[in-house]
Amino acid sequence: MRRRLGIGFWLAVGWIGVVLLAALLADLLPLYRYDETLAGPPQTGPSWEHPLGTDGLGRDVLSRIVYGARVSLGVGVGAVLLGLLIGAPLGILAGYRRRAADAIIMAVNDVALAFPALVFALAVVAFAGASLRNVLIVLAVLGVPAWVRLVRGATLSFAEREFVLAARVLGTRDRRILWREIVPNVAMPAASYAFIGMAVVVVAEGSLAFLGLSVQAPTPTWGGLINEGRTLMETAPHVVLVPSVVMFLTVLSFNLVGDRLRALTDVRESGLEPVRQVTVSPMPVAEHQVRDTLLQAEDVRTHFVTPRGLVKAVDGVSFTLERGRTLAIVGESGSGKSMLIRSILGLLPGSAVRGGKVYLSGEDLTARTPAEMRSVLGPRLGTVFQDPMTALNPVRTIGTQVTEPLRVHLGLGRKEARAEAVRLLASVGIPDPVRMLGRYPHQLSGGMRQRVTIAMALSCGPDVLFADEPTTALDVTIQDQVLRLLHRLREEHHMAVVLVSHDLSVVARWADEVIVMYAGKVVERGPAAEVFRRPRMPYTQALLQAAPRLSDPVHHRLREIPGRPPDLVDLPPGCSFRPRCAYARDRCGQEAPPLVNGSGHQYACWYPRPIETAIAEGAESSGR
Ligand SMILES: Nc1ncnc2c1ncn2[C@@H]1O[C@H](COP(=O)(O)OP(=O)(O)OP(=O)(O)O)[C@@H](O)[C@H]1O
Repeated sequence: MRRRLGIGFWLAVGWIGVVLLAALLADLLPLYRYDETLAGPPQTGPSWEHPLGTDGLGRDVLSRIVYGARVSLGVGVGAVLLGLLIGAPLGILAGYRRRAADAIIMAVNDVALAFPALVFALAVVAFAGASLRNVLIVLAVLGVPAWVRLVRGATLSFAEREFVLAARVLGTRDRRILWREIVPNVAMPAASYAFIGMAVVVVAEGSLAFLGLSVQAPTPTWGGLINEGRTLMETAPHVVLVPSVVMFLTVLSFNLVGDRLRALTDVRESGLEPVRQVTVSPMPVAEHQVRDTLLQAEDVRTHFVTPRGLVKAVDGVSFTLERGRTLAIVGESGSGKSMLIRSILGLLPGSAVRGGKVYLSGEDLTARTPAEMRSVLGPRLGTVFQDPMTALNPVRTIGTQVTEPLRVHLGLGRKEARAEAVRLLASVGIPDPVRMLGRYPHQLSGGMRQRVTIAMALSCGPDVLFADEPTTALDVTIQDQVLRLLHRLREEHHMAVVLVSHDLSVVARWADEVIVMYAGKVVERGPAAEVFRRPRMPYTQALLQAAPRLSDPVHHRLREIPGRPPDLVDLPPGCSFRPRCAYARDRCGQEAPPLVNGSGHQYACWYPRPIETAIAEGAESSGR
């Protein structure tokens, strides 16, 4: 930490500390009174008696600077705290609630920001009177719009992180998410801005004092001292230079500390979409039969209305899943895998429109309100995300994060939750789980972090575990361990697993059933062994050929799927895969192929690959 912050940071902290202490303890220090006109010649330079000399009236400059710091720093700290107190809640409200609250707060804020600040301050102080209280209030109010903007921005960015989505998936309430997940993370950028804000306020107060519009004489303030010394510039330059240098160093230090703190909070973006729970299902639902299975998705659709047109990210996906089985959802990036999962969980970006039905043990989840979904997310549906670093809150210990769902959902006490957390961490293969409780996510390796998120997802004993690309962010050697662990846990907990992946070699080994997605639609589905042994749709074949296999020689070149995934706003007519398909004929460009039964599974293709030429690889490398 020390090396990352740099020596400049510590020097700046030291300087601020010295000035602050001197201001606080001024009455205890062996100083002359700041307003005491001393015997002897005025305007003398530094001497033993007066280390920084005396001013035009023969008063001790050191004493006036120290007492001046009380006003300058007092206004700086006070105005920043007051601005923060008003601006931060508004910023959090705008960033988290969005929609109407955001629109109103930001519209007022933009108007406030358009005001010329110093002119406004001058006018108010000139009108209301130049006193410490008035200057502090005016500078605090002027700082509020900047606070609102900063806190809103930070809230927006953290509200989109996976650990917030993870908290939602665990059914955590909004207020708790705000306090436990978002506020601690917004605190760091806010602290950084507080220092920069203090620098701004110290300069602003100095400017007002320079114009004679701050605290009145004889109480010293740095800006006032500079103003008083102006006329002595030629005869006694120290009277103006010393307070100028002190003010310069203080402002520089505040900026430096603020800037280094900001650099510390510069964590990488998750790239996730903002998450909002969707309650309504405005799209019509096709006729279907509710089955007696654990999880049933019926004609699930997720559409986005964008300025470019309608994006059908998920377009009519249906499946059923039984306890003790693993369903793999595979497809290239952008094929709609994650949106399908989020639709099922009812956690979609605010701009999404959801259609279709999802049943858990025959109960319609799409009919539930977000509040009602909370009792399902966590206890019945668990989720593991792609990147364990963004799925865990960086400022909270592993212990707090693992025990939270246990306390919220299972109502366990502190001690019981801790004991259960230790048991859970041990069950996912974490060595020394007791010590692990006190650690922070950044102290763990990627594989260990993913084990922690798996432990959290399992904490309330879910019926279905969703694992969205759970190994993509991990080292190849760790990937297999994590998948093996998921498989073992599925057996132990007798749950169902939905495994999302773009890597067919991953799912070939661990899935019972597979759904292949392309442009939001299912293009091939069936028992995994069957689909991998005899893929009929050219896209599935291409995916299989693009997947690395353990048996490949070292310099084996993978065959890329030709062309690019389609633009979902402007899908080609007929089969969406046609422009990239080597076997396409006229009919493929005219009619979209339906899912048909054949060779033990379903595929959507007018000219499926003959069974003999289908690639008999993939599942063969399986060896659980
Ligand atoms: N907020 C949004 N507005 C418009 N389109 C969106 C939005 N979010 C996602 N999409 C589109 O939905 C499609 C499906 O996205 P999704 O994240 O489900 O893909 P994926 O198959 O999970 O890909 P990946 O493996 O990269 O995560 C993408 O093409 C994406 O462009």
